[in-house]
Amino acid sequence: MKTAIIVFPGSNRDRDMFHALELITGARPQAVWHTETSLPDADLVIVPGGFSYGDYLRSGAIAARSPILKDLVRKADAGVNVLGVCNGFQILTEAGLLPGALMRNAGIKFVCKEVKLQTVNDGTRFSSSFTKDQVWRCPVAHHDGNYFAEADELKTIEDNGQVIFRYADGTNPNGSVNDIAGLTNKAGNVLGMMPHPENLVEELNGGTDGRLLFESLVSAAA
Ligand SMILES: NC(=O)CC[C@H](N)C(=O)O
Repeated sequence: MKTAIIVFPGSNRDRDMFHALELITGARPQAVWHTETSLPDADLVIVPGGFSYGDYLRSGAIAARSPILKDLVRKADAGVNVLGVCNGFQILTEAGLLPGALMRNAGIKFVCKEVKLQTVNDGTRFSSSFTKDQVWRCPVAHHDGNYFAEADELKTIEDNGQVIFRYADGTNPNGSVNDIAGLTNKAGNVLGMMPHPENLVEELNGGTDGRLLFESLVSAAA
């Protein structure tokens, strides 16, 4: 599987993504600096976590207007798989590739801890290696993770089965509506999620629960 990772000033989970992808796919992803205007040919483009542009204005707002985003939107519209994690999720909503918005955590504070996720839709290219309703562990680290969508938009998202991961067992760390932790666009090729599956891919770091997401994408590309 060929992968590319977009890097912004202030990205910090890009290194974790390079490591996870290399471990799981056996191939080093291609790095793409935010000022570039075209993405390489890839099965999966990743928008990683971090603090792009220092989270100024709103988390992800400035990165969503950087030069590489035009080609990311073009590629996403053409059906290329796109994964945004944490700040990447914020960037994808700011760019209009995903519905809704990520607001300040309900508790105002930055949260850095492990949560439980439930895979509520296992019928997607991002989740086919999970079993339906599987509960798994995943770390979170953010201050703007409170997912919100207006009632009519939320209904559409839910009716379409776009919610893939929900916070489970009362572990919603940020007040996200309907416990939404990760969702796709309507076409199903763009996924955004606040938790960090790339940080739980080997026993050395405490577990491998996050691998299933990347393994789903490897199966989809085969
Ligand atoms: N880990 C991250 O990607 C953090 C995202 C963003 N800077 C926030 O704190 O909400």
